[in-house]
Amino acid sequence: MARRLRAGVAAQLPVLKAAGVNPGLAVVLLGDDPASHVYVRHKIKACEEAGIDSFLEKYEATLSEQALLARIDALNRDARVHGILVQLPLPRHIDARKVIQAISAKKDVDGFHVANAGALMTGIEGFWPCTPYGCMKMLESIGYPLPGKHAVVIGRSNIVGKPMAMMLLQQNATVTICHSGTRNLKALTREADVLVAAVGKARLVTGDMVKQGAVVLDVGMNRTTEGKLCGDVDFESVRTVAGHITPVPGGVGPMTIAMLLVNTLESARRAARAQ
Ligand SMILES: Nc1nc2c(c(=O)[nH]1)N[C@@H](CN(C=O)c1ccc(C(=O)N[C@@H](CCC(=O)O)C(=O)O)cc1)CN2
Repeated sequence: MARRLRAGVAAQLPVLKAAGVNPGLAVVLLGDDPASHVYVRHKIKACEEAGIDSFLEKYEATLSEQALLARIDALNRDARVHGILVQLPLPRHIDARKVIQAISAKKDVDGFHVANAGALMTGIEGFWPCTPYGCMKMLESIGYPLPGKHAVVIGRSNIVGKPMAMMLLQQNATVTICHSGTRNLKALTREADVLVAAVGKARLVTGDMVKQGAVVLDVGMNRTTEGKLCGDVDFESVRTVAGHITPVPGGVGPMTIAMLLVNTLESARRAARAQ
């Protein structure tokens, strides 16, 4: 599905390019976190394959917050750039919230800016965060009827849990958000028609916690002690109970990158309309 979406973006570019707009994405990466380097490489490659211009800015982990804010200011003004993303996490001396708010909401293709969070909450045009947006696309692809269904989201992060809950609510699901303070998690997850695990705990969700036939979306990206990549869901025990389940790797992760391209294309379209 991610491949199909990316091909769809590529197919739509010639029309924009013929109108004189070359969509461009700026990716800002600080430090040497190996996982962040892998994700950024995938994003740049996805842009190249789709025909989106990419502007990669790599800095030492010691770059000052002030210098980073100055770069964002320059990218906000750069007409070649329709999308700006700063790869997270950032080094500890940098206030990620301040950095995200410095990105123009119109170029915030990650959908993390408060203006975009507010747009999602109130149902007006903005950018949706790529990971939960990808999850919604997957639900759409199986024709899953959300109205009246009970969706349980484990995790309340600003980039996945909260926006995921909002998107599900917008589709008239009844939404429960679970977190570290939730009592009797299993009693709640067993009630879920749609279960989204986005908590960052390897194989937290086991087969006995899932309702027969439920749709299970695994947003977790964890490493086992042997260094193997695994999600928040114990795939082997849950697959026998769930109606649909996303694997890790090869599930939500690639959709995150596909939705980034979708948002970048949309940003370029909006810029073209505003010309
Ligand atoms: N600025 C952002 N920072 C971060 C985001 C984000 O959306 N914007 N999300 C995550 C990391 N992330 C994208 O940046 C991301 C994570 C994982 C994948 C992915 O495709 N994973 C593969 C496995 C890759 C591997 O082998 O390690 C998979 O699931 O199949 C894509 C994007 C935090 N930071």
